[in-house]
Amino acid sequence: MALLKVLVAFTGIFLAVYFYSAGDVFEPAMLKGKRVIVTGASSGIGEQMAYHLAKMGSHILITARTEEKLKKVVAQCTHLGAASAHYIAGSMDNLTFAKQVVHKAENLFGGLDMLILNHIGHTYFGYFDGNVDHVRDLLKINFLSYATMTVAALPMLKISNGNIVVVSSVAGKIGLPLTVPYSTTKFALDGFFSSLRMEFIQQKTNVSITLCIISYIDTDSALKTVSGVIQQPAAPKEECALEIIKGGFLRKREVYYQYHATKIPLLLRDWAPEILQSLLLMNYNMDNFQRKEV
Ligand SMILES: NC(=O)C1=CN([C@@H]2O[C@H](COP(=O)(O)OP(=O)(O)OC[C@H]3O[C@@H](n4cnc5c(N)ncnc54)[C@H](OP(=O)(O)O)[C@@H]3O)[C@@H](O)[C@H]2O)C=CC1
Ligand SMILES: C[C@H](CCC(=O)O)[C@H]1CC[C@H]2[C@@H]3C(=O)C[C@@H]4C[C@H](O)CC[C@]4(C)[C@H]3CC[C@]12C
Repeated sequence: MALLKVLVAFTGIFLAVYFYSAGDVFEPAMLKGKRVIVTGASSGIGEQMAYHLAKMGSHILITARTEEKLKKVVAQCTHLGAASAHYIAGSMDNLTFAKQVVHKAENLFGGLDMLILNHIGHTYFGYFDGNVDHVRDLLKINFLSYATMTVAALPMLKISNGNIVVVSSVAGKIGLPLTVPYSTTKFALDGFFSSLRMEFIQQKTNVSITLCIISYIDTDSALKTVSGVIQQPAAPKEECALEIIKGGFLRKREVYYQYHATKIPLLLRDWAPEILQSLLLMNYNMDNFQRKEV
């Protein structure tokens, strides 16, 4: 009898684990034919996301300010097998432009399956210089344009039961030195999108929101800005881009990349903040520090 109980318990655990992880299976073909917007896709992680989506056979609309770079990324996406690839150039400090991007997707694709919000405006890596106007301007690019695009895209995403993917940072969950304006904008994303996600659940709105908590990645801009100061190695942008797409498509609440550099600090954040603070500060070599524009 006891043996039977143990057997039933183990079978239950096995089935629970099996069915829970079954929803985690990702195949690149799942993105075939999906209609996706990627912002900030002229370089870095956004560019790599565009290439992954192209290989998966998605319809892609990319955006950033620099038209020449966007043209090259679109050409590469077409070469890699995108169902279609388009760009629209402009700055996200203009919220009318943010809406235009979504309307362009509507005109091109007749709908939208995934909205990947990834762009960031220029800031500095250095001690807070007291310039609150810069914080306000950066909030417009890094936060308000995200909210604006979400509102504009929501009717289409409701029809497709689609995905909103928000690229944030460890610096959007944990206060870190030298990134005050940037960190402010990333924390704002957590407040807005985590709250909105809860409302979607209450309202039975079947649109997923995935907040991506990313550690140090080897993009040109990040390497140029922090190498010499930050001791930990940078993780590869190609892998990071793929993890973001997977997590978004699988409707995860949050993506942690790299797991050890994001989830572990987050576990310590509320239970051992002083220990976390000391560990994080050990990561900075301030002998090599010089304020840099990002
Ligand atoms: N790299 C890292 O270590 C980390 C990155 N992240 C996050 O990942 C995301 C991508 O970062 P990463 O790839 O490193 O950044 P990059 O600097 O490589 O790319 C930023 C993109 O945003 C675009 N952009 C800049 N200003 C504007 C603007 N005013 N309006 C519209 N687009 C603009 C840039 O193109 P253009 O200049 O042509 O407009 C570019 O395409 C960001 O959300 C960042 O916060 C999070 C943690 C760590
Ligand atoms: C050093 C931080 C990681 C600390 C840890 O122990 O995990 C990095 C985590 C996030 C990084 C910043 C970031 O979010 C992207 C910025 C955008 C730019 O491309 C330049 C670099 C960043 C300021 C970058 C700097 C390192 C982190 C703070």
